[in-house]
Amino acid sequence: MRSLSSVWSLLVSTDEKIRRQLGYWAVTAGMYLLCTGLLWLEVSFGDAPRSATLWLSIVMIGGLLPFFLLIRLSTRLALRPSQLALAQGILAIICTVADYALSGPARGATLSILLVVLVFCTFTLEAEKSHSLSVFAIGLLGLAMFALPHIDPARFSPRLEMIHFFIAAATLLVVSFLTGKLSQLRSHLKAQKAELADALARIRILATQDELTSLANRRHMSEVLADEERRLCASGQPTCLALLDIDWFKQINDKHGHDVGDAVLRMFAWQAQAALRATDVLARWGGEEFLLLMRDTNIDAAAQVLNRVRDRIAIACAAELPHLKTVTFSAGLVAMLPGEGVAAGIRRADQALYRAKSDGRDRVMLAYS
Ligand SMILES: Nc1nc2c(ncn2[C@@H]2O[C@H](COP(=O)(O)OP(=O)(O)OP(=O)(O)O)[C@@H](O)[C@H]2O)c(=O)[nH]1
Repeated sequence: MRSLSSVWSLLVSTDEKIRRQLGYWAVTAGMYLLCTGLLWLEVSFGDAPRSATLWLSIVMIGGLLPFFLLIRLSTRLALRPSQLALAQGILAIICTVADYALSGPARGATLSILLVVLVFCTFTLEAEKSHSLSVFAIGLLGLAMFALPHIDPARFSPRLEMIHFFIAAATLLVVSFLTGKLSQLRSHLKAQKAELADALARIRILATQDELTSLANRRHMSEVLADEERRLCASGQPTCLALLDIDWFKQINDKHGHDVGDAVLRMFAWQAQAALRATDVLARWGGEEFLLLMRDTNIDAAAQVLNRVRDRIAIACAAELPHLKTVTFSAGLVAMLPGEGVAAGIRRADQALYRAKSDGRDRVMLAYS
């Protein structure tokens, strides 16, 4: 069963776009088979020539496999869907006009196939290419309808061909106009969809990221913590939380201005983030306060992480903001207790932070259990 599905995937690809094109190809193949069958029915009635019908059948049915392969390998061959659709459309028009030339008295019905071809191409072709294809169909049909009464006057009457031509040309032009409009609508919808996806991505960023530091914002961090609480209940893994607060930040603002204060916040966020592992989550919790979640981390390892952050900030501050004396932070660190809620953990971290501040700042204080 599994090998059957992998053979199917190999055949029709897993790429959604290629699968859609192969779907169109399958419908086209059905149409070709139907036309060929009907033409052979006419041969059996003595209304169509046998050898010419054989050649046309070979071209129609034989053309299916190369197109299947071209579509299937289009990514590797760097073929665009519009290129393939145009080539398929041209072949279909040529075959339909040949079908018309070979058919007996029922030939008028084959003209409706041209409409199907044009409508099909609308799904992939731009409006201008759809129009060009219609002009090609009208031109080729006109040429055939003009030549056929001269080649075989017994089967083709010039007057009837002229009427057929005007009806077919008018219908093709109207369909071309309508399909052109559809193509434009489709491009418009596609552009709108891309704009919406962009806007959605921007909204998602705005909703989850702090604008100044690009860290997770408080709202997003609250969601992360709610998930973490559920995970903790289930796994019981050691998890640490730390509240980090930049020391004397008001003085930095007052002495050097708000812009420098902002630059300190950005530098702090960038350096702290760079010192963390991919599984740690750092968020801007308030003005100059940050909350750090360290999953699967015991208290000793978490203290080391905070020391790493401290070292990076001291180095970066000396390099990037030499006019500031130094930027330090105080932190309250807590190891979550089994069954303890995140809110209670943050409260303990806050109390530890308060002690770190009152004990002189620039230090990490462990929370009481
Ligand atoms: N530049 C800047 N300042 C901010 C921002 N958010 C909050 N602040 C300022 O951060 C300062 C925080 O000051 P305090 O709460 O007194 O803390 P502190 O001066 O760091 O003192 P300690 O925490 O006790 O060391 C306030 O002056 C806020 O206006 C911000 O986005 N940008």
